Amino acid sequence: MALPTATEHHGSSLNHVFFASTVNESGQAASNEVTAVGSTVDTVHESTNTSRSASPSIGNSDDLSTSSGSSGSSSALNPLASSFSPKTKKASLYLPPTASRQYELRPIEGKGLGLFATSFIPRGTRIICEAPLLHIPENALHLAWGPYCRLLNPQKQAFDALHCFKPENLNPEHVSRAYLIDANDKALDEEDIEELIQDQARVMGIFACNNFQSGKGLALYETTSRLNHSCVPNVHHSWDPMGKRITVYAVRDIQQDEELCTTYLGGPGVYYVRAQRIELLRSSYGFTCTCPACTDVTGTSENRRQVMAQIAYGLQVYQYGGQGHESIPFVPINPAMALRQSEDLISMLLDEGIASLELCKAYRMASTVALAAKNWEKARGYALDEQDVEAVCLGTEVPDLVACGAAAACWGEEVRACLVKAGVFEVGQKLRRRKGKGGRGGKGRGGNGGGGNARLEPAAAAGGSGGVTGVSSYRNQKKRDRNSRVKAEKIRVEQEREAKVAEKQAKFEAEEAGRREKEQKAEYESSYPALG
Ligand SMILES: C[S@@+](CC[C@H](N)C(=O)[O-])C[C@H]1O[C@@H](n2cnc3c(N)ncnc32)[C@H](O)[C@@H]1O
Repeated sequence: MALPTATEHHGSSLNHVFFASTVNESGQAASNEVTAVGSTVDTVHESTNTSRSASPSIGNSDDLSTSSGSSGSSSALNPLASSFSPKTKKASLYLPPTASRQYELRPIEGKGLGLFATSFIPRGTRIICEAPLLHIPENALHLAWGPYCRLLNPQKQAFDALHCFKPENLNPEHVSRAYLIDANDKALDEEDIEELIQDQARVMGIFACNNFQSGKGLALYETTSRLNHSCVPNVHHSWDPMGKRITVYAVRDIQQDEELCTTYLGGPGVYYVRAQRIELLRSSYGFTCTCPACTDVTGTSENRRQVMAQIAYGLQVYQYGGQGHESIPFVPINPAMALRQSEDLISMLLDEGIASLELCKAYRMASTVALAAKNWEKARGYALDEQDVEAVCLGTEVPDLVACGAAAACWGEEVRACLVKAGVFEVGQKLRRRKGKGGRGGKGRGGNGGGGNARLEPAAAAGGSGGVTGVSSYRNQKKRDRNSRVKAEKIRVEQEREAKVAEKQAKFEAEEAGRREKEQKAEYESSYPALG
């Protein structure tokens, strides 16, 4: 059975480890793949969502395999410490620690230990930035043993102190007997072997229930691994590929003494029904979730999540050109309907208290279909909303997403280009929210200040670069005016031509779609009353 992991963006889920059937017979960890690393926890105070800053107090990302010492303590014994200044580009990204922690470890009934806010934590604050204690490739749980043995004592103690649970799909004793103990070692008698098996099984059990997807591998952390689960998380964890650390951001304002909770189910877990979530968490982590969504006796959350799942699925099918049928009722039939459904999805995610990357994706969808529907205002507003939520969850440094063109900023550029092409934006005009309009976390359709409501006016009317400035010469101004006129004329001719073609096409489609839309709309509307 394959449990879900969050791989979109670089959202990492607390991962479920599966033992690979193709493990190396020797069971030895390959040293270049597996690292036992010093735990470094950097905590940064408010307003850190504008950079992925982290402390170099114990080495930088290049030092992960050699850093030592336990959480947060800088190495005072290092004679070079006072003269140290970061030399690499990567290291220079990290600012010195600016503040003390904003959380502490506390016992909590029925959950063991958990992290609690010691002060008010505003949305977008980076709460944790931490290097792994132990980092191994995926699907190779037995590889944890080697680096575990190489941990320094304080780190080993930190590892040993973590919660241990052996997931149902894993038999660590069996794995240990098969791959890890050296049964040919004549120095080991039966008793030693049993003891070794138990120890190796314990290490695997600890790794299994505390690891997070971290890049291509899985990693365990001294602090982050203390985060408990909630289906309505207030923090988002993700692997920072640049700093080679995990970061944890507040996705909403967190009050003092509130528990910090992430999700163990990855992004798509948002759309699982309660029974599915409960079963996954029980079999992999040994607990029954008591979060607000799982304990909602009114059924509102459950109902909402079911509809959300169907809408999200329908939109996905639509995006890939699919058609709806009885089992997929919510496949929109045109961009306007897709936009309306995306907005419904956004509203429901917000009502459900989901403020992480699934919300980002919904904003992207809304912006995409708004472009298709030629609703420029909403295309821009939702693109900005996506940027806002991405920055809150991941910080603003998302080089891997930028590299693959998936970052919210990359999408924003595409939207901007479309707006320029459509003649509602000047070349060079920035995609930014108009003052006093829109705002983060806005609602969707008929929204409450969401980006979709921001007014968008033609660039010239909005005072783009049309005005004569004291700096520009008269000739330059003339040239710009002429260029603008030529460009506007080109756009007008192109639009006219497009409009004629579209008119013909639309006439034909409208008749066909009108009939189908009526039917689908009635069916679609009928599933909402239960949500109120
Ligand atoms: C990654 S650890 C989290 C820290 C752990 N509570 C501890 O004491 O170290 C995962 C384990 O915490 C417990 N846990 C996590 N979330 C929980 C929740 N919502 N309710 C009850 N137990 C939970 C489960 O025992 C799970 O196997």
